[in-house]
Amino acid sequence: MAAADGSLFDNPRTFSRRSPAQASRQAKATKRKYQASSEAPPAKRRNETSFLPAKKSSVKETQRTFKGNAQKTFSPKKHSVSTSDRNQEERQCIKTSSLFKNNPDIPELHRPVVKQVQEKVFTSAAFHELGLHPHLISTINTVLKMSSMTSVQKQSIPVLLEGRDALVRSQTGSGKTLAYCIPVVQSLQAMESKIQVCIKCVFLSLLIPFTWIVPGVLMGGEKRKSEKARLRKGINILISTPGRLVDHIKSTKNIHFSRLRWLVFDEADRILDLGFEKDITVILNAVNAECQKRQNVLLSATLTEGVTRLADISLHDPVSISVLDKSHDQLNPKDKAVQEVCPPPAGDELDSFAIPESLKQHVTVVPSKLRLVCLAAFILQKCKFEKDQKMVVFFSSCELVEFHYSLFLQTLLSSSGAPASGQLPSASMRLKFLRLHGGMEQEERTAVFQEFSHSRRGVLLCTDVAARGLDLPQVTWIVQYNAPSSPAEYIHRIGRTARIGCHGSSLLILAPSEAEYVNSLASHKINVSEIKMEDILCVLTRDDCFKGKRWGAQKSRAVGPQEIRERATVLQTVFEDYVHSSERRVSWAKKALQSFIQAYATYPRELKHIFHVRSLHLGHVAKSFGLRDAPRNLSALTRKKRKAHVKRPDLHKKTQSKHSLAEILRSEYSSGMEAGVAKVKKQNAPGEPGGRPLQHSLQPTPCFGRGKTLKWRKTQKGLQRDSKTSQKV
Ligand SMILES: Nc1ncnc2c1ncn2[C@@H]1O[C@H](COP(=O)(O)OP(=O)(O)OP(=O)(O)O)[C@@H](O)[C@H]1O
Repeated sequence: MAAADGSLFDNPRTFSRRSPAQASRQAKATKRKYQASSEAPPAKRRNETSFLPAKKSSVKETQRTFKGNAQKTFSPKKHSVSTSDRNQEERQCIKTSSLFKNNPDIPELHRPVVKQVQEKVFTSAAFHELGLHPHLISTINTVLKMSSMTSVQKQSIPVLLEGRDALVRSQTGSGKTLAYCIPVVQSLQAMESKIQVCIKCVFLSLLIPFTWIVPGVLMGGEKRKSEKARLRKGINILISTPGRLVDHIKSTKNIHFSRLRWLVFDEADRILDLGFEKDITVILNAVNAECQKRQNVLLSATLTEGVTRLADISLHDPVSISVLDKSHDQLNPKDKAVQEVCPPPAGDELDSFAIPESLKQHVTVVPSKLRLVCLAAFILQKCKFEKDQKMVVFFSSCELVEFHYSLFLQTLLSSSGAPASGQLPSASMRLKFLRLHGGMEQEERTAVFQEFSHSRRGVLLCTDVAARGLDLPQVTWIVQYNAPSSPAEYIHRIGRTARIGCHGSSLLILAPSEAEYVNSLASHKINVSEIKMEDILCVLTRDDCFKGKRWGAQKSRAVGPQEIRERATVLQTVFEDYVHSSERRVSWAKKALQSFIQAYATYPRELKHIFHVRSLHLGHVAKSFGLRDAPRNLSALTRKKRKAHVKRPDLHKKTQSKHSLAEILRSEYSSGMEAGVAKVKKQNAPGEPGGRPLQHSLQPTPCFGRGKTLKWRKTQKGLQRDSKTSQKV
């Protein structure tokens, strides 16, 4: 939001969400087996890996699975081992099968090759052709070190300089931020009432020569009093989260919009997905009451129904800018009704997304038991054996991020000296792990963001809190360990790499029962090529950490599938030994598993045929949490929750549930004043399970936004949200 006087806001850069598989189709698909179980090595050769002390265990292995179509692919296996050294808890558990046995077949991926929608990033047009203030041009050239405009900038800036409203859609990392910042600064630099600078915001380096334009930020985490003081002094460009702005609209007397010149909704679809429509209504009504004549801009890399509805009510006679079309067309003659100004986009416009040309997308299909080992091997392959790799790994909940972060810190990374139990003897110092999620304090999130941004290498484990808007330079790999809930979310996640013409790659890790998701992506013109799981696990043969003692002696041994399996088993054992080294760690892993299952239950109806908890084999999934046993109470808990979910048709309860799930997500956009916003307490010891308790740990919080159908009505009292606003679960 930008004003000629001192009253303003907005630029939330933020987040979003996720039907039952035709099992028969999948069953008919040609299948291949990764391994012949007859060739498989013994499940656990703990006595052969001296640095990995292992408990001998024996329990009757029983199949433990949610009933579903995937069930038929697993056969129970019986073992008989002594139970004498088991504690009470372990006796209640059921033994999982070995790593490479009894896995479901990996289906052959029949990927329909689709032509991806693409945009050209750069143009040959230079900024100085725009007729901007000379200081602004020189700042762009010398401070930002940019000379030529990107496609979205070339199309948007002249339109906005003309004073038109615009709905801007362009791929991730294409420079949308400057596409509106430049016109805003150009417009405000000519104002007469000049305020002395009191804030110097790096984000707005464009303002360096224009000392009379004062930017300010309102967001959760700062004292309201100091923000009020800042508003009183006068702000020309106000960057705010919706919640915080509403808070000030309601409680701060000296916030005025009468001289508002610009209203910008960046990441518009995300704001709506997070349930901020009520806040947006309050903001629009407050602004409309004081100011009718202003420029309005809506920007997003993905266009959703909600965005077009918001465009209907907030934009006046807008120009629709889509870089894809290579042309901008005026959507409406001036005399048309508001509803016609910005008609809902055609189906294919909503369904397909532009993806940077330099982004290579991959998928790998991995049985549940091998997921953890596969992720670790991929991280090692890229970040240990290759130079200067920066990787972002997406998980579905804060708990999953915390779990994997701690686990990897304690096992893949080692400090000097003798390895601790469950720790690899010679982990690489080249590995660096960071984590980012909505349960962290804003200050800590900012510090992590800065550290990762300035690093030349590292692995950032995160939730969708990092999926949108974050401009993380030089990220080389995006890994989606948990599949996203919508194609839009997929696009935003992978959009953290291959920005502004750079090269980048992405990897989506799917379970065999989820392989059909590749077709779902193809229906949105998203092409992925397959990487075989064996090719990922292969890296373990390059790392002597994964040799057992016996194998260490066989130097001339050729690398083959058998050795890959052996080494993967060693790595899995490292994880299991760490997790089982104390009861606290076991319960910590169980909570993470529970969080995973709860997040899995929240995929939207249209993806449930692919992602359904009934397709999960609990014992196999448990293995991917380093658990040797499938906890009994989890399935009951999850079933109970599912039942409750089915029995709760009334909107009020649904809304409550929505709120608890979205709470953490909202924290980045909220006013920061809510009493119930869960925050993570300071960690006692990095990497120590339980050392960093989440207040919401008993209520795992899948970081998915909620898809909504927004309905607004214009009434005499201003804009009103339609009470039938629907919630997709
Ligand atoms: N004309 C330009 N020349 C060179 N670099 C540019 C130019 N415009 C923007 N950039 C850089 O490109 C990067 C991506 O820009 P920005 O964050 O605005 O993308 P975006 O389209 O908003 O992405 P997302 O949709 O993911 O939020 C930033 O680092 C920015 O500094």
